[in-house]
Amino acid sequence: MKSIKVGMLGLGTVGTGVVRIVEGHQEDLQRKIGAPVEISKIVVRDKTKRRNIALDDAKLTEDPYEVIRDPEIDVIIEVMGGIDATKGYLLEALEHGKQVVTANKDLMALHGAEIMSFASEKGCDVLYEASVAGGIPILRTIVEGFSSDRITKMMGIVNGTTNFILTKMSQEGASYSEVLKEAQQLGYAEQDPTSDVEGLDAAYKMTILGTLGFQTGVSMEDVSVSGISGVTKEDIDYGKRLGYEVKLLGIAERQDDFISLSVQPTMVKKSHPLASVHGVFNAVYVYGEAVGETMFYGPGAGEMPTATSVVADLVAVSKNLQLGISGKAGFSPYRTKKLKTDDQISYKNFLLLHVADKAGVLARITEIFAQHEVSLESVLQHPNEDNPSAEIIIITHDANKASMNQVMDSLRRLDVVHEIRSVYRVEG
Ligand SMILES: NC(=O)C1=CN([C@@H]2O[C@H](COP(=O)(O)OP(=O)(O)OC[C@H]3O[C@@H](n4cnc5c(N)ncnc54)[C@H](OP(=O)(O)O)[C@@H]3O)[C@@H](O)[C@H]2O)C=CC1
Ligand SMILES: N[C@@H](CC=O)C(=O)O
Ligand code: NA
Repeated sequence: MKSIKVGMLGLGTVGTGVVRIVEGHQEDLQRKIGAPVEISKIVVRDKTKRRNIALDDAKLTEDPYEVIRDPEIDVIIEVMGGIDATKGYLLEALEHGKQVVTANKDLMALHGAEIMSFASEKGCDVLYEASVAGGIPILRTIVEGFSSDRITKMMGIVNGTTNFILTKMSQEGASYSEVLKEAQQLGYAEQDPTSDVEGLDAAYKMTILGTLGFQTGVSMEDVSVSGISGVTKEDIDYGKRLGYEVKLLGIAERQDDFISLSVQPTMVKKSHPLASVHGVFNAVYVYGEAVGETMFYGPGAGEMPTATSVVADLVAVSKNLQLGISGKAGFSPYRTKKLKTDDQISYKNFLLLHVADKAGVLARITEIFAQHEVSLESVLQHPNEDNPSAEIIIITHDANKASMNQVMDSLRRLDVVHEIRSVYRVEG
C-alpha cells in the first residue's frame, strides 16, 4: 500500500506535537486514512539545534525547496509561521500539486483568498483548523456543522496568551510582564508576542471566522482592534466587584446582511459562560438563527492541542487524496461585504472616570449622556482618599458607537472630568 508522504515546514512547538501524534497514532491514522502516513522531511532554521524529540537527523533540512519541490511528497504541513516567504512556499507547493495544512492565521487572514483560489485552480486542498482557537475544531464546526443555519453572532476568547495573562492578573494578582514570559516559555505566544497582546492575533482569527461564518470576504482592515496592554489591575478589580471579568473578546456580528468585527478587552458578566473561560483555554460562542446559542470550548494554544487540529486536517486531506476528490470542497465567500457604520453598531459601555469631588458634578456628567441619547444602566461614585478626585463608574445601556464617540468628546472637554481612566465594552 502506497503511503502518504508528508513534508513539514517547521519543528517548533506545534511541529514537535505533530511528529509525536503522527508517530504515536500510526495504526489509527492508517485505518482512518486507508494508507500509512510517513513524515519524510522537515524544514528547520537550524539543523544543529537541540530538539526535545528523538528524530532521524537525515530528515531535517534547512532548505524549504528540498521539501516543497520533492515529487515524492503529497502533503505539506506548514507550522513555521511568517507571511511573505511562507506564502511563496505554499503557492509553490500547490503549483507542484501538493495538499496543504497550515496553522498560520496571519497568512490565512491576510492572503487566504488568494491561496484558496490558487488551490482550487490546482485541484488541491488547503486546511487550516489549527489557525483559530488551537485545539477546538471550530472552523469545521462553522463550515459544516452550521451549514444549515445562518450565523448572526460569533464571540470568542480566541487568544490563549492574553487569556492566560488576564486570568493570572485577576486570580493571582500577577504582573503582566511576568505572566507574558511564562506564556512564552509554555509555547503559547507568537514569535513576536506583540501580536498576542495588541490583539492582532485575535483579529487574524476573527477575520477567518468572519469569512467562513458570514460567507463574506472579510479582511483585517474590517476589524477594529485594541489589545490588553492598557488593562490594569484596578480595572480588573473594579470589574470583579461589579460582577464582571475582563476578557479579550473577538466579536463578529451580522444584522440584515451588515456585519461588524472587533477585538477589544471587554467586561463580561460573570453569569455569561465566556466569563468562566480561564488560562490558556479558548471558547467561541456562536449564535445561529435556527439553533440559538452554542459554545465551543478547549485549549487555544500549546503543543499537543494545536497539533491535534493539524493532524486532523492531515487526515482530512489524505482521505480526499485517497478518494481522488482533493480540491473539490474548497470554500469561497459568496456574499457581498456590507460593513456596519458606527451608528449601526451598538453595545453597553463601562466607564471609569476621575472627576472633581464637589456638588453638581454627577448631574453635569449625566447630562452629557442624556444630550446624546445614551441611557444609563448604573452610576456609582467612590470618594478617592488619595487625591482630590472622586471615581465614578458608569455603565450604559446599549448605545451606538457614533453617539458614544460624541459622549467621549464632550466628557474630555468637561472641566470637572480630570481623567477618563478606562472604557470597556460590556457583554453578557
Ligand atoms: N504555539 C501555538 O500554540 C500555536 C501556534 N500556531 C501557529 O503555528 C505556527 C508555528 O508556531 P510555533 O510552533 O509556536 O512556532 P515555533 O517558533 O515554536 O517554531 C517555528 C519552527 O519553524 C522553523 N522556522 C521558522 N522560520 C523558519 C525559516 N525561515 N526557515 C526554516 N525554518 C524556520 C523553526 O526552526 P528552528 O526549530 O530551527 O528554530 C521552528 O522549528 C505559527 O504560524 C503559529 O502562529 C497556531 C496555533 C497555536
Ligand atoms: N499565540 C496564540 C497561539 C495560538 O493561536 C495564542 O496565544 O492563542
Ligand atoms: Na481550531
